[in-house]
Amino acid sequence: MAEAGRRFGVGYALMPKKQASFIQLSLVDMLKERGIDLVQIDMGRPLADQGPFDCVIHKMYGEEWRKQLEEFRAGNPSACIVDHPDDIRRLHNRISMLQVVEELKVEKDAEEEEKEGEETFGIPKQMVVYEEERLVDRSLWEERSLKFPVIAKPLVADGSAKSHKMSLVFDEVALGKLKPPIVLQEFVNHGGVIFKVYVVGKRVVCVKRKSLPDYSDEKLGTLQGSMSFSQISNLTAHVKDHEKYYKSMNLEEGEMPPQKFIAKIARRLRKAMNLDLFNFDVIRDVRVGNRYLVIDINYFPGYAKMPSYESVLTDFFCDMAKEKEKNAIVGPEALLSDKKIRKVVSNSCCSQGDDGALPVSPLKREEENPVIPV
Ligand SMILES: O=P(O)(O)O[C@@H]1[C@@H](OP(=O)(O)O)[C@H](OP(=O)(O)O)[C@H](O)[C@H](OP(=O)(O)O)[C@H]1OP(=O)(O)O
Ligand SMILES: Nc1ncnc2c1ncn2[C@@H]1O[C@H](COP(=O)(O)OP(=O)(O)O)[C@@H](O)[C@H]1O
Ligand SMILES: [Mg+2]
Ligand SMILES: [Mg+2]
Repeated sequence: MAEAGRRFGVGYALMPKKQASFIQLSLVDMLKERGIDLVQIDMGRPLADQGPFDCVIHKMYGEEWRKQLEEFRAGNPSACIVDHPDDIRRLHNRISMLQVVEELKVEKDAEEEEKEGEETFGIPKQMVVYEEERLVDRSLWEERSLKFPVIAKPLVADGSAKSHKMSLVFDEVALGKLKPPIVLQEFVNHGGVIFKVYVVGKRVVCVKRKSLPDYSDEKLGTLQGSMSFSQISNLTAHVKDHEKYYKSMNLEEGEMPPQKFIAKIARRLRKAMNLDLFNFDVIRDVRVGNRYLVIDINYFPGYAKMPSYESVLTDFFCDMAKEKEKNAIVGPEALLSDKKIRKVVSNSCCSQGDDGALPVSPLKREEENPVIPV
């Protein structure tokens, strides 16, 4: 139920495929009830001429769009832009995206001692190669202690089909055929399951997905060349019904990582990257058991596949509206120490009593995928 005041307008700029998956009637309706309207941004007209928007969400690339956002911001200083293109940019490169995880580790080591038996996290060994002749440079491999098999990933992660084309490489012959710039990453056996951790502001949802199978040393001895694949964790994602989707992947059995541990990584990543809308892929290293490796971070992922997507997103936008309200009362100066000040908005509206409580999931799997506020 909306309050008497002005409604909260959220403009969205998304590619057609993303729009089709993200803007579902169930979300639009739930938001409407809470006084929030989702409005499509017309990419054929200047953004600054559109609105008014209290908030803009987007997943668009390029300098032209960046300029449009800047102009919009200049004309609408109280509107929030989720998220800033400068912050999103680091996720367009597979080296810089994981560097931030390495930086978290340093911060963690400094602030708390690692206790025996406790979960640890990191990233797989990896290196970037820019020139073809360097691909088979043994000294480079030794320097990084890299061994076959490796996963070859395009350096650029710009959302194109090409940027998702991976190959599992078993030997030097196949390695020589790769096209740099490419990231060579240690393949880590992980029980054939990845964990996708969706972050929506302060809310976090972790789900299991199918991944590449493990390879025994014996099996590896028989393998040659390379194997190409693309978006392996999404192969059955067209199945709409969540229950059927999980069953179809036989993922019932695998143990989930501890929620508190995952929430801690999510909270730190959110803060370090200054981003509200992202997910990250985590695998559990079977050699160690309680060691988790972050292998990928995606901006504005496929949220519609996330359990309770409507309520999680609705609560997020309600948070935005509340923040705006609060800011209108205390004034922006009071919040200047907050790094996220550029997202804070004023002249608010709406939102029924959202007290930050956990949203109720309509799905059966809610015990396994609870929404953890970070
Ligand atoms: O389309 P979806 O729903 O499969 O979402 C894709 C994501 O799937 P996920 O939610 O992680 O399962 C997908 O995640 P992965 O890279 O497959 O881990 C990407 O975020 C992809 O965006 P982009 O192509 O990298 O710009 C996302 O694609 P876009 O919808 O943004 O094009
Ligand atoms: N280091 C790794 N060890 C084992 N499997 C991996 C590793 N990196 C990626 N994978 C597998 O490859 C898939 C795609 O890799 P990812 O880096 O997530 O690229 P994308 O951006 O296309 O999702 C992952 O979901 C996982 O199944
Ligand atoms: Mg991925
Ligand atoms: Mg990705």
